[in-house]
Amino acid sequence: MKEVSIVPIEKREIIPVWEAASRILEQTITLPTETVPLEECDNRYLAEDIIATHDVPPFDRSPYDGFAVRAEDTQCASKQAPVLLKVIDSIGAGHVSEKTVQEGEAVRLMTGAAIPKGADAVIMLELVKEIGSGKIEIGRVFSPGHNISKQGEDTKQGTPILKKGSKIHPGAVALLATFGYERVQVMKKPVVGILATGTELLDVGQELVPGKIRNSNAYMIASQIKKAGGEPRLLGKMPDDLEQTYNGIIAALQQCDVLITTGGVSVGDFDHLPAIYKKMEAELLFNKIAMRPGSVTSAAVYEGKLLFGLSGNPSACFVGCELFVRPFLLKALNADKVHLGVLKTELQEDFLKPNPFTRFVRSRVEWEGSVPAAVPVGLDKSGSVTSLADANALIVLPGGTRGWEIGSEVTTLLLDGEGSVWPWDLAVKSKS
Ligand SMILES: Nc1nc2c(c(=O)[nH]1)N[C@H]1C(S)=C(S)[C@@H](COP(=O)(O)OP(=O)(O)OC[C@H]3O[C@@H](n4cnc5c(N)ncnc54)[C@H](O)[C@@H]3O)O[C@H]1N2
Ligand code: MOO
Ligand SMILES: [Mg+2]
Repeated sequence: MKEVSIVPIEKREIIPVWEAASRILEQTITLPTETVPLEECDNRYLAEDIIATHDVPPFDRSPYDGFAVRAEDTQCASKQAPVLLKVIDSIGAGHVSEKTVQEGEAVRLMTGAAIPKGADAVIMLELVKEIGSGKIEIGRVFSPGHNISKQGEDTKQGTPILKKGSKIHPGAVALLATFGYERVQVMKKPVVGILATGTELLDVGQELVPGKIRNSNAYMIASQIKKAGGEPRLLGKMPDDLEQTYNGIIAALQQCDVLITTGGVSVGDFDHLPAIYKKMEAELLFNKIAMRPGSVTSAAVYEGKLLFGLSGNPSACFVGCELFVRPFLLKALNADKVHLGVLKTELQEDFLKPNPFTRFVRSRVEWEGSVPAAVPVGLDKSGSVTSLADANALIVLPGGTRGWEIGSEVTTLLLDGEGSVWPWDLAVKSKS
């Protein structure tokens, strides 16, 4: 048996979740920007405001296949006494007629074609009778502007269209293309180093042997980082050895903007992260949060870089990453809704045992019925990993002296979709 020196367990300051989140958000990193081809900018964060550089549409155009006419020529038209117009030109989209529509004339034109000079209305093909020899009959009155898509009706030149810090989605791509952005200026992705600690860890490709498990956290975090707009850098794993892990962390910090370690943050004999932070003389932001899972989630600053010490327990690690790492990265990317989205849901299970710590229950929000229902999924233990497979949300059960019954209205944090500005006022409020 390896000999270990018994040192008294240090008392940790327990802080609320919102306090931990705000301590993280007080930290900043400045990311450079880069330009990427339009077709590669999906899910990146804009580094500049996008302003309409021209009117949309850029000219008056036809929204239908039809005939461009002078509305005043139809003023006496009726079913019984249709007006006769002479068709002087025919154009498709992409062409501009050189003719000017004069009294008694019309231009045949297709959807998207520019309205010819002189015309101020478009009549759909279906409403016009073509009577041969380049003549058409109109059987009703049309007013000026009828079926004209006016220049600038969609947006005017100079209008702000997309904000710096917005995430580029298909609709944004359409606008960037509209305004001629072949390349887009985006925030460079923050490089997030991931270092797993634990003598028990095997590589993913290794066979199980007694006492060992595969390193799932590092890959899970890498996936979470990508989803949050960062660039994960898998830096391998370390055995539970203070010196090796210390050296590994110092080396890892050279390669990234932010460093995440997993494991070794609790009070066990081989939980070396607290001692490593001390040895590094890093500024500890916190090492105990009134939450479950993830109560031992830690963070420290070393030479201006943020170090997240996430728990080794997979569910605790996952929750710590979503609640603290994600907002930090999104803030660096200039996003404004950096926290998980919030939804009020109806609790579908009793959680009657009171818990002094706020609980984050892996759950699935189901959209059947008129009120979204949040259903807890899998084993609600910090060490469980399979509950993560079905989770698309975290039910928040604020800590307190009473449990929570089926049917209670609870705040749920959504793991997908748009985020929120600051969910904690809502989420951590006790029901009493
Ligand atoms: N006496 C106490 N024991 C524990 C406490 C406590 O307050 N007093 N806290 C418990 C809580 S809560 C948690 S959470 C864990 C935190 O543990 P650590 O963050 O120190 O993590 P480890 O001890 O290294 O590992 C915990 C658990 O997770 C597994 N693990 C570790 N790394 C990975 C990985 N990369 N992929 C998959 N699984 C991993 C590891 O094998 C352990 O089973 O401490 C409690 N104990
Ligand atoms: O940190 Mo542990 O996950 O609170 O249970
Ligand atoms: Mg431990």
